[in-house]
Amino acid sequence: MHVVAGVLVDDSGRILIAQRPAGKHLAGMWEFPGGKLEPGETAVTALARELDEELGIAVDPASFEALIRVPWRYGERDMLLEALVVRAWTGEPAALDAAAIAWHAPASIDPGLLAPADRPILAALRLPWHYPISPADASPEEAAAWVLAALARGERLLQLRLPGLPKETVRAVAAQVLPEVGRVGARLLLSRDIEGALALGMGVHLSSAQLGELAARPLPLSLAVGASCHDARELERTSRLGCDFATLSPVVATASHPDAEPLGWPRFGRMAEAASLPVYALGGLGPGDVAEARLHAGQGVSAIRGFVQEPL
Ligand SMILES: Nc1nc2c([nH]c(=O)n2[C@H]2C[C@H](O)[C@@H](COP(=O)(O)OP(=O)(O)OP(=O)(O)O)O2)c(=O)[nH]1
Repeated sequence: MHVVAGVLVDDSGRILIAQRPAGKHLAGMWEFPGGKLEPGETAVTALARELDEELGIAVDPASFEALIRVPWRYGERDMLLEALVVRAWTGEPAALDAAAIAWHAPASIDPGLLAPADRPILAALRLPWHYPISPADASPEEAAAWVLAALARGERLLQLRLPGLPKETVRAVAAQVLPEVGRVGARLLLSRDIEGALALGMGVHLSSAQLGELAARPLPLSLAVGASCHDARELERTSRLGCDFATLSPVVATASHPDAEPLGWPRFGRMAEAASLPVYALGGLGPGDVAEARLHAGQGVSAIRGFVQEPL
């Protein structure tokens, strides 16, 4: 079953969510307006029809922007949920079909209220296009300075990864920069250290080895969880655990992992599109590759060296 959903975004960046009416599948849960494709329809023509029927608004189908495709299974029901962003329409949206509609900033929506297949859509809306990772050989002072410099450049999602330093030292670096991370509304993820992330109230980035050891998402929905993936099986596991996003690597040959065989963009694209969560392209890339990543179903680009602009 192919379902298309529209994310209406207003001039102040708020998005429209709708509550499913009583008596329908997932009644009472919040979702994005849309519905199933009828025979002969494309995602775009179906969404234009659904927005007219459900909200009473007219849209120009040529203006829709692709956001994410989420393959999902509800019990026996297999579904492909395709989300498109809508920024312009004619008319005032009204709850013609929904129990209620509401406008919210993406950051203020509790993902637990949404239909499960919509949580990756909310994650894709909230996540930036860049996910820089700290230089592995940085000293504690250099690492703290790296985080602050990245925040000052406007980066909003960062991973603190210092594999050569003891856990306690890395936690102390995180504790030092967290007030500034919070002040600018950014998110910092601690590499691998679930306990430390819980104690400090920050996100965690899981290694692919940790994926196999976990039975459930290790942190509450309010703290970000990312994971390192290298193939379709790991992406599937990451989404089943309820993680917010994955990195998929290596896309091209990298200096830090010279022996790993690169995926290349076409394979990256096929795997990212088939995954049920936002996927950052990682490995031999930098901010200049964001457009390529988004063309290939990626959320954006993650990198260690790629984001280092000044020598440490
Ligand atoms: N429209 C919509 N459906 C969603 C979303 N998330 C999600 O899991 N679904 C599921 C719920 C349903 O099983 C299916 C879409 O069904 P629907 O009831 O909205 O489809 P429709 O408008 O064509 O309605 P109907 O003819 O069955 O009444 O997709 C979402 O954001 N929007």
